[in-house]
Amino acid sequence: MEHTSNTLSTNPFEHPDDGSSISAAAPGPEAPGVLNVGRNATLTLGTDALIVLDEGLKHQRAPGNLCGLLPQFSKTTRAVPFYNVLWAELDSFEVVIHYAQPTTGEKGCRVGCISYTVMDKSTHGYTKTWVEALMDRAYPSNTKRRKRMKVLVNPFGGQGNAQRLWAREVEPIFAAARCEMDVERTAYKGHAMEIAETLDVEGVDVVACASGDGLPYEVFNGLARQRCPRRALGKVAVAHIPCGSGNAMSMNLYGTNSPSLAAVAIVKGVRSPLDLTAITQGGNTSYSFLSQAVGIVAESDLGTESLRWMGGFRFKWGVLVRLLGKTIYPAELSVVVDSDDKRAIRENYRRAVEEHQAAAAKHLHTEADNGDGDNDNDTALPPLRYGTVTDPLPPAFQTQDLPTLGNFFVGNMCLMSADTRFFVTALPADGRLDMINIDGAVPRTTALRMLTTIEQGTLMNFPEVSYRKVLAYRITPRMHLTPPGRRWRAKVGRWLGGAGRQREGLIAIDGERVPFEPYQAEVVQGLGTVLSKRGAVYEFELPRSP
Ligand SMILES: Nc1ncnc2c1ncn2[C@@H]1O[C@H](COP(=O)(O)OP(=O)(O)OP(=O)(O)O)[C@@H](O)[C@H]1O
Repeated sequence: MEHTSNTLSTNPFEHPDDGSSISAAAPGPEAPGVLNVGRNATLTLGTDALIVLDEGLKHQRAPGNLCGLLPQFSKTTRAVPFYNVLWAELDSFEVVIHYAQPTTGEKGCRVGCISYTVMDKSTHGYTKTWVEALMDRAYPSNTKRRKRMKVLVNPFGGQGNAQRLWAREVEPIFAAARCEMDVERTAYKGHAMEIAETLDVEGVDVVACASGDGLPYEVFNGLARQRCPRRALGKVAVAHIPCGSGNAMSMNLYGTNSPSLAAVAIVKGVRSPLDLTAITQGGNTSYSFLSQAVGIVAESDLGTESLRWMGGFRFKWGVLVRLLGKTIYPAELSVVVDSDDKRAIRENYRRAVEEHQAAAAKHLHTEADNGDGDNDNDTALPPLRYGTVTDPLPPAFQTQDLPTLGNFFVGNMCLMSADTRFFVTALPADGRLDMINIDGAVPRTTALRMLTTIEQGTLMNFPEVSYRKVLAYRITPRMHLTPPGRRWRAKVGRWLGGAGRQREGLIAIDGERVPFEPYQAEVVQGLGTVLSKRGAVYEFELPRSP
């Protein structure tokens, strides 16, 4: 498009709240707020968005100045939130802006492009500064540009769709944002862990997993096996491109299970610490980022393989059948409790969210995103404060025998899938786990009511639900022996619930099966690193309490 003189309107770098100016973006009197890119077209840096005003669009199609993504003929203005701007550059005399454009009717986005030719050589410097100012808005100081990504694609993830979702929905967004990509498909179970274990952590900012939650679990554990594990976990952010059925990591950190929207969240993601839970079982140590389950949740997740044909409903069906069958999972539980007062737990959570919002309103970025992680000396994993499962139980643990335990579920993230809100007060790096225990002997009607509240996130409000913040625990599960008179009924229940010939109990760590043996868990505050939208809180709103 032809060029006319560039003019400066009101200074858009004046912050509306505090009046401070962003000096880096406004070098001297020619602070680049508005860029005139044609007789009737301007690009303006607004408060939160790039405003594209193009009168010419009303009257004529102008294929030369657009890649086709400005409004139709009736509209002349478009606002592109800075968050959506993936890249902007001045290529000779052409201003080219790539951005994430929401797709109509779908919950996703694709890459859009705006380009204008600025012919006037005398304004070249001005235009260059304007483009850099746009980039500063698109990538605030705590957001790294051109992230160096190791992308792992599980070809079997999400019923075999991960490769297609990666190629169609995600790769174009990473490419438009000029991310460096090294893509590898996992070839077998445990491959992602091996890749993460031998990764050159100095050359990679992010390991992005196009998968379910299984691959991120492997990547955290692979990083924990590096020669300098603490440095590896602090340096490399683990990210999730949601291609599985649950997609908890993406739901909590990016608020979406759309691969394309998650891709933008990763491009714009802020490096944030995440608590990891050290799990010792037998002689092994592993690290959990999401959840641990013994009993009904583990059974409904891992013990319903024969019901895969039901798709996402199989988990709910598994829970329902077991609830109606009043299935119990006896265990001995020892816990280091931080708080068991539900009201105080909610209040603490609300305070943490308010503090986060206040800091965000003042634009207090926690740290520049240099990805330096811990210093070189701090390379080993921290010693476990409470020892391992084979050590004598330390005095800080309180022990209970739970002969009729129905549900034992512990989490570090709020959502376990798009519509299962169990751990509503979980925070990414508060150094605490949220623990839910429900007795298996609660009346069926109560259990069914509980089931229906999981979607709203109000399960913790039931007096029958024990909800605690804990620092560590040890659980010793036992098999429930069915009395002789009930064996036939139990068999039918197992068949209906998808358990088939399963005789052993099940334990799930981040959805992965581990041996049905005692284990001990201890939170290691902020040991892992992820990319998130907001850093200190998940993409979740605590429902109003009664
Ligand atoms: N090429 C492969 N062949 C077999 N298993 C693999 C392969 N690549 C990865 N895996 C394993 O698949 C398991 C499940 O992976 P992931 O969670 O990513 O997908 P998913 O099962 O589709 O997700 P969801 O659990 O949400 O349904 C992981 O334990 C991983 O190690």
